[in-house]
Amino acid sequence: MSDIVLSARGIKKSYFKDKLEVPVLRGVDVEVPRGKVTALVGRSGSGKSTLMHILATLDQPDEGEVYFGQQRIDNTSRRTRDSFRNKQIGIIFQFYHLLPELSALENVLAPTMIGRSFTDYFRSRKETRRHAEAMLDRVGLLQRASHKPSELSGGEMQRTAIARSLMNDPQLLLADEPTGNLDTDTGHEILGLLRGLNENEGLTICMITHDDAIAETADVCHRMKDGQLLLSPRRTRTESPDAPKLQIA
Ligand SMILES: Nc1ncnc2c1ncn2[C@@H]1O[C@H](COP(=O)(O)OP(=O)(O)OP(=O)(O)O)[C@@H](O)[C@H]1O
Repeated sequence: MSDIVLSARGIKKSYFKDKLEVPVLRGVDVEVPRGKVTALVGRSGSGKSTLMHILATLDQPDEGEVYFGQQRIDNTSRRTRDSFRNKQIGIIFQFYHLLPELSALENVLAPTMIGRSFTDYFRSRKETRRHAEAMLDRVGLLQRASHKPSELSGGEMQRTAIARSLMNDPQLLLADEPTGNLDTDTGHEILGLLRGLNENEGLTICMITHDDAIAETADVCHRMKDGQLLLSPRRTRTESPDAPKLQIA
């Protein structure tokens, strides 16, 4: 199995506003190493969300290539990309994107209604439901299973979104400003939860953030500026004060 879960080469993307081309990504190369937490950090407008949408196959680049392991995915059909994403990638967003009329448990079950992947693994509805409950338990929220988003705190909504993202056992979790809508303490709780999933279960995580302090908690940090990744210091998180803290990528 490749040590790189996801990689992108030469990614370019422009938007058009009043017939004027606005280049947003100007040739981005990036790799997401397996089993690590990678941060893409940059100021507002630097192109982070645009890049994440392309990495998640939610959007396509104008130029460049995206690979999942060795397999190129950006040039596949929409249906293939949708099915691939549903099985391999969990995604969480700053504003959670929960369905307001559904309970926490029903929100976690939502991915099973989209693709067929889940029925490959689980035979009965009962088992599917049990698995969703286990995902809520994994994020410490089983006791809120019947609550609707309006009855949950911000942190609880993000936990629900994380549980939902884990439902199909993804290889990679992409997180777009996962703590951006939370107070500092709750944000730390969510980061701790993500770090736990990485350290205890080996989940590969790639998160984007504008916050340097959050980026510093990652194993690897890439800085974005004006649609490009700067030749970045590659930070390796270490427990020992004697160990080298910075490696140059
Ligand atoms: N659909 C769109 N149409 C036109 N311009 C867009 C579109 N989406 C993004 N942009 C522009 O692309 C640039 C990068 O946006 P993007 O959301 O990727 O940045 P970001 O680094 O994630 O910013 P933030 O942290 O504020 O979310 C911005 O200047 C934005 O105005």
